Amino acid sequence: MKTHTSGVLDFSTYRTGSLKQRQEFVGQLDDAFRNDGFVRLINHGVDKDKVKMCFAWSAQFFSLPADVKMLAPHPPGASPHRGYSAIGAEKITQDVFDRSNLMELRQTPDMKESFESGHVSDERQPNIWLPEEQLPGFRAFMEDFYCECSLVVHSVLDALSTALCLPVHYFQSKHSHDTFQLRLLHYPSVSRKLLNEAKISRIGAHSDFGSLTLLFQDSSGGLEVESMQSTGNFQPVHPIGEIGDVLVVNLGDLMERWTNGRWKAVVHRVMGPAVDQRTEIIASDEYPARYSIPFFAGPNEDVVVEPLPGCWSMSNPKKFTPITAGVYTQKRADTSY
Ligand SMILES: O=C(O)CCC(=O)C(=O)O
Ligand SMILES: [Fe+2]
Repeated sequence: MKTHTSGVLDFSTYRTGSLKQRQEFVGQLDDAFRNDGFVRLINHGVDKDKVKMCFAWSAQFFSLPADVKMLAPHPPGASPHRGYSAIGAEKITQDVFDRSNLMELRQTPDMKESFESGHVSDERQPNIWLPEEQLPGFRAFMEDFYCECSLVVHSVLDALSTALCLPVHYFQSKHSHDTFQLRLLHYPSVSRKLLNEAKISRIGAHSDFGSLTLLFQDSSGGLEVESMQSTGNFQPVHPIGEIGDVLVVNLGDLMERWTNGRWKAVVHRVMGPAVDQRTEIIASDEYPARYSIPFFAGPNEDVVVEPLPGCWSMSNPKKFTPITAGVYTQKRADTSY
């Protein structure tokens, strides 16, 4: 069985390597997405000091009094997905669209709070910031960090296009509006007993909706992915190295649809840290707080996503019908709020 402590790829071999190194890299990327559903990148291109600073800003933001955080409130409903969501506001689910079933699932709240922002010129989902004097510098930092992450998304999209023998900028051209989302997540310290007995959750098992997700996690642990080979079997994705050393990349539903399932949108969740990683927490009644920073990328709203040529054949027919990225994403997002 794979333990997910291996499978780390060096992204600099793609970004600055020779043709041969780039070919090797995309082959390994393809293997990782087919077999594990995610990959860990080192030398990923996001400035490590900025990642650490982003965690520091995140801790500062979430430590503000509740009424101050509510000066940048996430509007009611799923859209725009911007601003601050308090604990319990969002409940992530998978494959449940019926309102009464969703209400029942909400009885087990996700114990997390989040702050979402996007591109400065995203008119469809304008940013919602705190008044500047409440946390001076926060907005400028997040706007810059967004650009840093977006650049890496575009490089990964090129690598994915190359892995599928598509023109190198194929996927980039479908993401030209840069309607991505930078998310700060804080999971407060919670009772081990309640989490282990599933009376509360941190983030329940789900796949991401868009095309790909970059994820930085702190050293707490708790992220798990479902095995591609055995449904229901979750394996921890241990944090390794210092904060910012490693970037976890997983694919979302729309990339699964584009590739006709060659690459799956891996199901993942956040639980308590794995015991083999943090033995000291066994003695405590509480799991420590956790912070993470996902960055979600998705295609332009009007892009029609359907299985790409080369990803289906007579013997491997299309598994998905065409749908626009905007319609698909909204359908899934609507279930979360
Ligand atoms: O906190 C994490 O590590 C994962 C968060 C996540 O899966 C999400 O926000 O979609
Ligand atoms: Fe996720």
